[in-house]
This record gives sequence, C-alpha cells and structure tokens, in this order.
Amino acid sequence: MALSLDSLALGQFTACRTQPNYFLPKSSAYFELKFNSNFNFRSRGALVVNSNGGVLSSVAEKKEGNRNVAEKKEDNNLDNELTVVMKFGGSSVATAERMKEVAALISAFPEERPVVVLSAMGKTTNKLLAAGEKAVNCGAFKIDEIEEFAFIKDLHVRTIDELGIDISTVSGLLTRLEQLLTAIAMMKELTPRSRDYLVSFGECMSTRIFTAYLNKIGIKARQYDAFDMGIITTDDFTNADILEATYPAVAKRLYEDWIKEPAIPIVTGFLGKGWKLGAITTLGRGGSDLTATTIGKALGLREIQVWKDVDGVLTCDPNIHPAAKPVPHLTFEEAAELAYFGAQVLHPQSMKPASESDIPVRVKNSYNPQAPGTIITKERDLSKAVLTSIVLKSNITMLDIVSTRMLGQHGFLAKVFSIFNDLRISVDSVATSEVSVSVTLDPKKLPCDDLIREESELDHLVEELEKIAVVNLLQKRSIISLIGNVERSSLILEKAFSVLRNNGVNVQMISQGASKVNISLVVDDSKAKQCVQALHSAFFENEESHFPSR
Ligand SMILES: Nc1ncnc2c1ncn2[C@@H]1O[C@H](COP(=O)(O)OP(=O)(O)O)[C@@H](O)[C@H]1O
Ligand SMILES: N[C@@H](CC(=O)OP(=O)(O)O)C(=O)O
Repeated sequence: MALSLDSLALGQFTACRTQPNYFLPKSSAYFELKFNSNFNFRSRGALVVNSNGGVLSSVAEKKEGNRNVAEKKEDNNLDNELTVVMKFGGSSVATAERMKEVAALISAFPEERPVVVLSAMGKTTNKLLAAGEKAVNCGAFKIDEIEEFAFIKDLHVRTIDELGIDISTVSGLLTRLEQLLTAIAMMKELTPRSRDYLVSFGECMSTRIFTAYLNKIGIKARQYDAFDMGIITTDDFTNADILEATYPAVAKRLYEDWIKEPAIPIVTGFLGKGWKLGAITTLGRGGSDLTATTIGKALGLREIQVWKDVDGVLTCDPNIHPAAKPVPHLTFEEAAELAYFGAQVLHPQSMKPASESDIPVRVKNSYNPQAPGTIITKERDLSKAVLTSIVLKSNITMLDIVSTRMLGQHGFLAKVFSIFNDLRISVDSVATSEVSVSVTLDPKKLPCDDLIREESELDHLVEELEKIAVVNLLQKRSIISLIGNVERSSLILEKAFSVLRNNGVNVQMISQGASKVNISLVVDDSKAKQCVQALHSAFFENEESHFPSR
C-alpha cells in the first residue's frame, strides 16, 4: 500500500511503520514518529493514516514524561502551550452567575492555559431524559406542554439574557431539540441511541453559551463538540468506552487549532462518537470526568482539575453524613475503587487515563476555591493511613449459589461465571467457599434499560444457574466499601465489626479480594445509612460511640 505522507503541521519528522497496541480502522497504517514540533519540545508520537496517505490522527507524546511547568519554561518559549484541564460539572455552571464565577476562576490563573471541559447546566441532563420519556406518550403536537422542555428552554434563554450574549448562540439547538422530541413522540420510542442524541443538547448548549461569554469579556475561547473533536468510542449507547484512537485524534485537533490561533478550548464533557455508526454516544452518567482525564492523557498535560460543589473527595457521601471531611490525598487506585463502588463524586472509569499517563487529578470546589481539595496521584504516604473513605452502593442484588454437586469443584465456578458471561452480566464482588459462591451485582448494570426487563434478566439468570446449583436471590442489599490501607485491614475489620455488632447489623458477605484498598461488606439496605454514619463516627470523629445502647 503506497502511502505518501505529508509533513505534519506540527513539524518535520521521520516515520517508521509499526503496529499500535490499540484498535486501528481498516485500511489504515500506524507510524511511530520522531519529530521536533513547532512547540519546541522534542517528542515522539504516532500517526494513523488511511490508504490515500491522509492523516487520520496523530499524537505528540512527551518523551520526558510530565515535567512541571517551571522546568519546561527553561526550554525557551514554552509558555504558549496548553497546561491543564479544568472540568466544571453541572453544579458549577448551573446559572449565569455560576458561569461568571467559573470565568473568574479561569482568568485567576494567568500562568495556566487550560482546556475547559463543561457539563450541562445544573440538572439539564435529567430534565432532557424526563422530557424524552414524556415525549414517547404525549403526542407529537403537545411537546410544548412538557414542563421539563419548557424548563430547559427557559433556563438557557434566561442565562443568555443575563450574560448579555446573542440568542443565536443556542436558538438553532433549541429548534433541533424540539424537532427531536417531536420525532420521539411520533415514533413513540426512545432508543438508547436517541437518548444519547437527546442528552447531548445539554453540553452542546452550555459550552456554546460559556464560550460566547468568555469571548464577550475578552478571553479568547473556542467551542468544541467532543464528538467532532476526536473523542472516539464504542457504539455502546449511554455507556460507551473511549477507544485508543481518541488520543492521537484529540491531540492533533487541539494542537493544530492552538498553533493556528491560540484560544482556550471549551469542550463538551460526557459526549463522544461511536467508531462504527458515527452516532453521538455518552460515556455513562458523570462522564465529563472521563472526558477531562482523556484529554489530559491525550495532550500529556501537567494536571487535571475536576471542579465540583464539595471540598474534594470526602470521607463519605455528605448526603448520608454531614460530618464527612475532605480527604487531602488519594492514590489513583483508591479513587477508582471509591468511584466504582458508588462515590458519585468521580466517574468510575475516569481514573484510568490519568493513572496510565501518571497525571495528577485535583478535585476542587468551585463554590470554595480556597479549599485545598483532594490531590490524586499514583502513590502516597500510607504510613499513617488507616481508613480513607466509606462508600455506599444501595439497591444491590446478592446471589447465593450452592453447588448441587453435579459438577466437580473445578467445573462449578467456571460454569457459574460462564453463565454470567453469556448473559453479559457484570459482577461487583465475590465470596466463595468449596461448594458455594456468593456474588453481588448492580441491577443498574444489567444489559437492559427498563425495570420490567431487569426482573426478567434476573429471572433468566436464576433459571440458568438453577441447572447446576441451588440459588438464593437476595435483593435490596447494600455494599459498604471501606477504602483504606490494606496493611491495617485487621484493625479496620476489628473496629468495623464492633460498630456493626453494636448496631445489631449482620454482615451477609465480606469481600476483599484483588483490590488492595477495598473491603466490601454486604448488609440490608434498611440498615446501610445507619451503618455508614456509625462507621464514620468511629473512624473519623471523636472516639465515643454513636450507637444505640445494647
Ligand atoms: N465520597 C464523596 N466525596 C464527595 N462527594 C461525594 C462523595 N460521595 C458522593 N458525593 C456526592 O457527589 C457530588 C459531587 O459529584 P457530582 O454531582 O458529579 O458533581 P458535579 O456535577 O459538579 O460534577 C457531591 O455533591 C456529593 O453529594
Ligand atoms: N451532564 C452529564 C455528564 C456529567 O458528567 O455531569 P456532572 O459533571 O454534572 O456529573 C450527567 O449529568 O451525567
């Protein structure tokens, strides 16, 4: 395949053809590059080209790893490159006033040149989903009567008025949103693909409004829809995974635009484009965190900041226990376990790109920017660490599966997990004995999108398992995850079981397994919040007990 390669806009290079360690579109080729870019930093990179020699994507990876900004300043004239990602969630951009605060935050760090990732304003995503559900049954001529649609229009038009920018910033999107809701009403159907297109309007509007405001106050900014910027995903609508081809694609687009005319990129969080169908996808609820860490990895930036409405990652969910306190420092592993086992503060997959590129993540409070927040890095000093945080995931289903001795022990576990695999059902935690295995699974992760099908999925799973085992299905359970220093697990368990015993709570399953930082305990939903409060009091507050006398 004759490939004619043009010199990159980034600079001259030498290229050698190799194979990448990730998915490559058909009839394309991958070249390792050694080139001295116009950014005056020596780096190597990768180039994906198609059979006509057209550059599909490229990436500039820093050879020296992540050096701090001060060091790089010595490499003459490096003060023109992007330095950090700043992600602002819905709570941080919920109103015009909040957007002004965020603009002030961005301009408060003149030495930084951020890539800004925004979520939809406030609870717009929830409102869009509710509007879509109502559109299915309301009739094509009654879209205007959907209160959530009216709320969305009013919020965005009012925000534009208060910021003093032109309504044309979002008028086209609002028209298309009404057309989409009408189409959903006519089809009487809201598919996962339509759902993703529907929610995308939230981030598309918030980023356009914010970009227009920044340019109005003299801060040069450029808006990007992530699905047109190189965030390439699987086609798993509502829960798509980022594909490796994203990193060179995003790097190419942002660096080339930055070279042509430096302007702060304002990128839609949460969104991507499926590589096969080319349709808009979303990264799972809270997915803007993953957008931020993905961009940080793609550009090899110094730090990824995730701005929230709390003073960092806390010792538990503040909605469960107001005494929750900020955790100053976490490892990527601790943060990933926290997020996976239910801490809404971070998207479950968001730590992976940051950990892979060893870029620190800082969780800050946009309502209290003076607070230090939480820094998340590869390692931290655990010498004084016992318990770091308590996480609660409710409404979990537990399965006790006892072998009927129809299979030799070696075959029992293999057969059990092959059934889960065949039904595409993921398992959260496992505890096994010689003749039984207990697993927990999150109904929200069942491969279906409604409650009725959820029950039938579970019935099908039990039916298959009962061919080789006696199955006990236990619903309305909670997993309490104790994230901490595994070297102190005996102390953690001794204290935790004392607290739970004093609360009259029976632990139905315990799992520590592969994770070195997480001990999971399964209890009844009805007791879970009380347990978290009592555990928090015992581990993070004064020593006296907070339990009812027994
Ligand atoms: N361990 C925790 N630490 C901090 N916040 C938590 C924790 N567990 C749950 N939360 C909740 O997560 C919220 C912040 O996450 P999120 O709603 O995604 O913020 P944003 O929309 O700004 O990205 C907090 O308001 C808090 O209620
Ligand atoms: N707006 C999307 C994406 C997101 O990450 O939002 P937030 O940053 O507010 O959690 C959602 O609600 O899921």
